[in-house]
Amino acid sequence: MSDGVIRIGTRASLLATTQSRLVADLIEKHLGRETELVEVTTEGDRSSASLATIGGTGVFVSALREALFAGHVDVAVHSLKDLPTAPDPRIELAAVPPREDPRDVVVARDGLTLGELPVGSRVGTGAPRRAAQLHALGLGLEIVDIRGNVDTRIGKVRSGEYDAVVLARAGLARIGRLHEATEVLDPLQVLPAPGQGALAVECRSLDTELLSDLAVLDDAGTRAAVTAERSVLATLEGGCSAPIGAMAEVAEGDDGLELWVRAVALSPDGTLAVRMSATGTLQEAADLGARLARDMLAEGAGELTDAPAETVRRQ
Ligand SMILES: NCc1[nH]cc(CCC(=O)O)c1CC(=O)O
Repeated sequence: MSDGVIRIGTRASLLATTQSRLVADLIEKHLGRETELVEVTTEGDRSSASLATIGGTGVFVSALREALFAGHVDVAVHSLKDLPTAPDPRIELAAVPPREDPRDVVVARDGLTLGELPVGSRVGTGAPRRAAQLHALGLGLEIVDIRGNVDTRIGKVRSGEYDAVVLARAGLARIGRLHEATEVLDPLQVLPAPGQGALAVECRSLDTELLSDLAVLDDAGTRAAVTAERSVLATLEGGCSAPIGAMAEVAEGDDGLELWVRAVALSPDGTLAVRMSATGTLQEAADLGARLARDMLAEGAGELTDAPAETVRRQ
């Protein structure tokens, strides 16, 4: 099978197939192997129920992993931010290709920015992380739950149902609709989800030959950044259930490359927040993220509820 067609499992949405096509092209270019996309329908695509009720973002991932276990596909491509933090010993994160800009963007009516929208404007997002940070901006926006693919969400602005929606810049860029964004959100105010803008290329742990072949697709800087971000998330998840944002970047330091990580944990209504940052080497990415998260827990990130508490900083 080592010279046969590599079957790549993908969700069926335009964004997912575009991302999987990108990985297929990388595989064909760097491994000189033929590829084939195999569409897998996930519970997250079938249901329009809120993500929380059908099991969180993991629902997008599990059907693709099942297809891997069953041998229907050889590789699965996910948006990295949709991966659960708990590792599965049967699965290996074979490669993390260079990421897109991880920031969030606004698509608002009439070309407006968030600050230009009148008080009471309806802004759609299904992500508690985005909702809390939007509340924290103090602009008096009404945050409304929204589901559906990127096209559906933008459609709700065009139809007038919402005044704006907040989306991942990477998603818009990949499907060629970045021109619809009316504002790029500053990470100092709105931090993206851990892993946002990056792709996860997974294969079976036992498929050692393919696993080592796929390593050429890996980008060391992106790998270090998402490792730190997911380590923040995993460590905080043990101690709090608050919405969390995190973003790491590689920068040139005095002694070579440095990794910068910023993170936020907020109460759902955005009135309380713990924001912190840390810097270290690329090699210590996982430790750096875990240390940052522990510092945040020490600052009260574990007690972020909507009721103001003495122990946490007010915003
Ligand atoms: N939660 C859904 C999801 N998963 C990945 C992306 C976009 C691509 C990415 O962030 O890598 C999106 C849509 C969005 O958040 O706007």
